[in-house]
Amino acid sequence: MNIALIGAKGRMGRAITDAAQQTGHAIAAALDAGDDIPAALAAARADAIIDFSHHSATAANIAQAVALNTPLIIGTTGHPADEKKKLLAAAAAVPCVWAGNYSVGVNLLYALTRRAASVLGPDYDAEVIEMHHRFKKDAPSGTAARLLEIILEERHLAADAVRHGREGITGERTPTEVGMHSLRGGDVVGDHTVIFAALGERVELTHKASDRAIFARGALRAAVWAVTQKPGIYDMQDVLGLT
Ligand SMILES: NC(=O)C1=CN([C@@H]2O[C@H](COP(=O)(O)OP(=O)(O)OC[C@H]3O[C@@H](n4cnc5c(N)ncnc54)[C@H](OP(=O)(O)O)[C@@H]3O)[C@@H](O)[C@H]2O)C=CC1
Ligand SMILES: O=C(O)C1=N[C@H](C(=O)O)C[C@H](O)C1
Repeated sequence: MNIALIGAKGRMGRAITDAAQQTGHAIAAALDAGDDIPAALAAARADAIIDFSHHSATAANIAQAVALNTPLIIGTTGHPADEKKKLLAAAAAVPCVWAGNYSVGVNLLYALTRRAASVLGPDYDAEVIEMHHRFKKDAPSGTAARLLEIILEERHLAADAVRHGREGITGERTPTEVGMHSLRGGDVVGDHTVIFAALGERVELTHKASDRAIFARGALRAAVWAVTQKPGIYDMQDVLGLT
């Protein structure tokens, strides 16, 4: 496949370039901030566009994918919820896979989290912890945001149930809050833990990514899958056949 890659010089861009080389895909255009992205995309005539750049670039990248009628794989995280809704509506004009995490393991973690939230019920206090490298620009991670969505859905809670960190005289924990804690440091590729804690026992579900190749291979798998799909929004669960 011929792929146009946006964010090519970044950590994920480099991982995708390596993974493409290993799996026989060509990078028809390697694009970053400062490039004439519309002109380069038009010239590349790529089979799919993969975007792992910055959330501020997503709207323009969607517009280009739609104008060129080219499948789009979005890996970028950090979009405010109201902005993301509009972006999803625009991207549905082409086959678009949008996932905050392209690893198979995290997509299993999503399923396990849903099951645990449902089986354990509201007596089990839910908290999400993520840790990433010191260079990460957004918090909480896209993966953690999805884990929170799953817990909120299963417990029929609104977004304002999420408690981001705690400080000072917080009072006792309320039964309906869901804690969210983001740690940053060093070169951590991506750790996510969901805790369900009751009086007398605690369940912890943890995923640790140790190599960005795991996300890169997932994004390429999504691109290969997307070119055979009808226009619409898909996530990695669709690609993996888990839905
Ligand atoms: N879905 C998933 O599985 C994963 C998602 N991610 C997400 O992918 C994104 C990128 O992560 P990472 O590679 O670590 O970040 P980096 O900062 O290493 O790379 C981002 C790249 O995008 C470029 N860029 C920035 N703004 C624009 C723009 N407006 N147009 C085109 N290119 C731009 C940057 O250029 P410059 O440096 O010059 O600004 C840089 O080359 C993040 O949102 C991250 O959360 C990361 C890992 C896995
Ligand atoms: O920025 C990163 O590095 C990562 N971002 C994604 C996220 O925000 O969830 C996925 C992965 O954890 C690495």
